[in-house]
Amino acid sequence: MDVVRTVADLRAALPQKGVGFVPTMGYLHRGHLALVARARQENPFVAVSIFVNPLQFGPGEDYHRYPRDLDRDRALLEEAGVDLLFAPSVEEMYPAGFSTRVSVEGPLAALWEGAVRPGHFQGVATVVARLFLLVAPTRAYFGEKDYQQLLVIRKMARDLGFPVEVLGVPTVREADGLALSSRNVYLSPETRAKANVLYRALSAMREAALGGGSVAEALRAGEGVLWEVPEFQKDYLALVHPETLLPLSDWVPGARGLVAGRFPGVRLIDNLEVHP
Ligand SMILES: Nc1ncnc2c1ncn2[C@@H]1O[C@H](COP(=O)(O)OP(=O)(O)OP(=O)(O)O)[C@@H](O)[C@H]1O
Ligand SMILES: CC(C)(CO)[C@@H](O)C(=O)[O-]
Ligand code: BAL
Repeated sequence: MDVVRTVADLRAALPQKGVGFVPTMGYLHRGHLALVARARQENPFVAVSIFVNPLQFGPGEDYHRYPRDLDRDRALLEEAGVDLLFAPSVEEMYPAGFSTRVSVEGPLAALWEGAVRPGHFQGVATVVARLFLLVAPTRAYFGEKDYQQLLVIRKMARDLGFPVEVLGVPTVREADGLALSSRNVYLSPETRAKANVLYRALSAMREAALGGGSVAEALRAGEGVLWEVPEFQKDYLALVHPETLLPLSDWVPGARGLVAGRFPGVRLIDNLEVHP
């Protein structure tokens, strides 16, 4: 596997076509490796980026303490058969004077994560647009764990006409249901034991839906689970349309449950298809 740090070296190392691309912020886990495995299966050449993107973090957020371990990540990617790792510096991605932003307007990016983290999706869309232009992938892979991010990026790529297929990969979970996330390392052992409350709330909503309950009943079932864990400070729990992310009053096929909130020192998000 080649490792490149500059845009010039990246351009020199890339083939003209057939690139499968997995953008990440590093500190890799089995969730990232599932994206890499899928890219490996479907493309002759696989490129991964590791870049902790300052533009997508708000002022009080964890940009500076976000976990980083490039040597370990590099070994994992080598083992997974990746062809090229792009690990640029902040100055390489945003040279002095860089002032362009890419922004998806409307509820898709303004609701949920967009409301709790103002500017977040503008930072994500800006870096992903720049990465797509640099890497020119045929296919790009994103985790369903960040479901709203997947939809925002897909919309950005369609609106701007990037010739890339944006593909979602199912969420990889721990045995107790907790979605794998780089931020799980912030959890204390006591909090870790309760951190599957997000998945349990989503599962309770799904059970209510499968049992014939209404949207309101399913939401109450999810809220009931969250109430059992007062350390979890909810940002939102919602049942939404799987494409528009607008809140539902009645079921639609593929209805999605979304949940996010904070344990002391760590913010977690999760989602699940609730209605078949
Ligand atoms: N558990 C998971 N299953 C599948 N994909 C995942 C999982 N966790 C992250 N991903 C995907 O990996 C890609 C890179 O994500 P990122 O590097 O931000 O990791 P993360 O674990 O989501 O970290 P964070 O703590 O920032 O949420 C994204 O497309 C993300 O959706
Ligand atoms: C897509 C992404 C790599 C953009 O920085 C990031 O938001 C992530 O890791 O999910
Ligand atoms: N995985 C989403 C990136 C972020 O939380 O900033």
